[in-house]
Amino acid sequence: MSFTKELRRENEDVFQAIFDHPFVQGLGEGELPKEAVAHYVKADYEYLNTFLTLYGTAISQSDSREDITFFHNQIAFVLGDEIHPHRNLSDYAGTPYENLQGYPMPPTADHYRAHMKSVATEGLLGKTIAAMLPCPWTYDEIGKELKRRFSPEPDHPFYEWIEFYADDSIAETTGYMMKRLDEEAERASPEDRRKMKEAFRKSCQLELAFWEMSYSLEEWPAGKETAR
Ligand SMILES: Cc1ncc(C[n+]2csc(CCO)c2C)c(N)n1
Repeated sequence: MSFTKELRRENEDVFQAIFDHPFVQGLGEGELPKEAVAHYVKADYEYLNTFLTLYGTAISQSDSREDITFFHNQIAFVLGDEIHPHRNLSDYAGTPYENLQGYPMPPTADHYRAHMKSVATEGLLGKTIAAMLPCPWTYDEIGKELKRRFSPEPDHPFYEWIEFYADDSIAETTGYMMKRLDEEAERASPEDRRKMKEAFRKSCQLELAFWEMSYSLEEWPAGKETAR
């Protein structure tokens, strides 16, 4: 069995909990509290900024034109295309997208960022990919599952969001990162393979926690991090 097949099997519990989460179900049903959607977009805008810098780190750890091109193209994709699902959600929340940018990350999103950054700074491309992969992988499956279960029509409030993540381009991104992780895992030491698994599972857990953070409007307990 390939390394990524093992990862998927070992993390079935988290994938299932993500599908069952009320925020994800609400996306399918077309009904969510507007504040929760705004809370998600605020945190996710900053999350995507972190993800962009991680592609930069991955480039610095790459030794082939193919990998560099892939990560470079993903930076362009996040900057140019991933604003569409965010605009869909901002419209639903009734707030201009620009007003949902520049907020401090709530604790869970901040923890997710710190986790990915810390794994990436260990310097091994396989570990960096392992920490990043649950991001496209869980969204690819969420998009496909919501499309299959709810068959949204263009008048569905989250039609664009679901169509965007159900699209083949997300599956292709996931597929390339899976292939590269399988190759890197193949020549990694048992200890590094164990660390890749640990990094992957923690990112899966943090994907689930990100949905819960949004749904529960999680904030820092004493308000903004620092007074401005
Ligand atoms: C918390 C969180 N996790 C995953 C995504 C989805 N996503 C973000 S970047 C990317 C890959 C593009 O190369 C994908 C699929 C999100 N928006 N927010």
